[in-house]
Amino acid sequence: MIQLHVSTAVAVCSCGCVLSTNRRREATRAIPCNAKFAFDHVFPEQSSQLQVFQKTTKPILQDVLSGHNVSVFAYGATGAGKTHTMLGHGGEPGIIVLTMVELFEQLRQRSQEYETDLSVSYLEVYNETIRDLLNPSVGVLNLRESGDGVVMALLTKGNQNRTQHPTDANATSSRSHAVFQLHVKQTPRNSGTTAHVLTAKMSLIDLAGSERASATSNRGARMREGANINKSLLALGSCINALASTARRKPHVPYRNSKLTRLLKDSLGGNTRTIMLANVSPSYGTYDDTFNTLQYAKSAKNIKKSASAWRRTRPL
Ligand SMILES: Nc1ncnc2c1ncn2[C@@H]1O[C@H](COP(=O)(O)OP(=O)(O)OP(=O)(O)O)[C@@H](O)[C@H]1O
Repeated sequence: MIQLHVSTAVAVCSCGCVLSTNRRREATRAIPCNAKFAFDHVFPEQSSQLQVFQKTTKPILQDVLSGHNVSVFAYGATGAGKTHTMLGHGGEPGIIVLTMVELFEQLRQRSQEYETDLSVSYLEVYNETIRDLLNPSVGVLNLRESGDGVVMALLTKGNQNRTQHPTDANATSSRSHAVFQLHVKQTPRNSGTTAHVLTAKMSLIDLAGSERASATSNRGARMREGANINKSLLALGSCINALASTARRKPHVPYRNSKLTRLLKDSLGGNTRTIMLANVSPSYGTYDDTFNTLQYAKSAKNIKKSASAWRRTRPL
């Protein structure tokens, strides 16, 4: 399922492509007006964080509780609002925080029936290396899962450790991809029932923003970060295109081309329900970025997967 998250004002022209209203004619000249995009939801600028959460992520919490893996990721150009959507700020908590609140409430309601074990990992992919945001002193991590503890505190701690630097496009630009993963294991309390142990992994991902080198004045470290971000997003795009291929002979999916795609392998092509949020800015200055984001999301929407419950039966 693809969700299009429009973080600020956008008008949809009659042919279906998304253009900012005041520059619609010029934009139409720049890119032929025959592009059509269809998404499950479009959120205009007045949408609240809660509305975005309720339409996109809340419905799939039921899948987590019934033992399905799910993932939610935000994609878009730098400054388009991905971190705002996924993490939010003090008064406007984003999807990750709202998910935690709702998930804890739903687990509380099931607490008579199931005993729950939760573990958390929070990783960032920065310049093609993986760091554990919950324990950065460990340095670079090999690909593995780690981390247990009190979820909200861990989230805050991880965010403080995340790599951010000001750029021309965004004063608080995330220079890494952040992957927050929750592992939920529910064990039936009543050993006399036929209920199964249910395990699920929920991945909430704030991707770093794509950026056009020609449109930034980034130099040195910022330029190297930008190049690595683009390289990994390109690798992600190649995997999405391969997964979305309708060719009879399925093409090879190049997961091994970047650390990001290796990390997201089971969130993209595996037994997982995925929601992609495509963030776009209303500014005419970002028209090309908007168009690219919509194209990227359109490809992702073609991925067909079937998720089935991953259940382990414990001897009762
Ligand atoms: N829907 C929104 N409502 C209010 N403010 C927003 C919204 N979306 C983004 N912003 C603001 O715009 C700025 C850029 O947003 P944000 O940092 O989320 O972008 P980003 O896509 O994560 O960028 P990058 O890829 O560079 O990290 C921030 O100051 C953020 O608070």
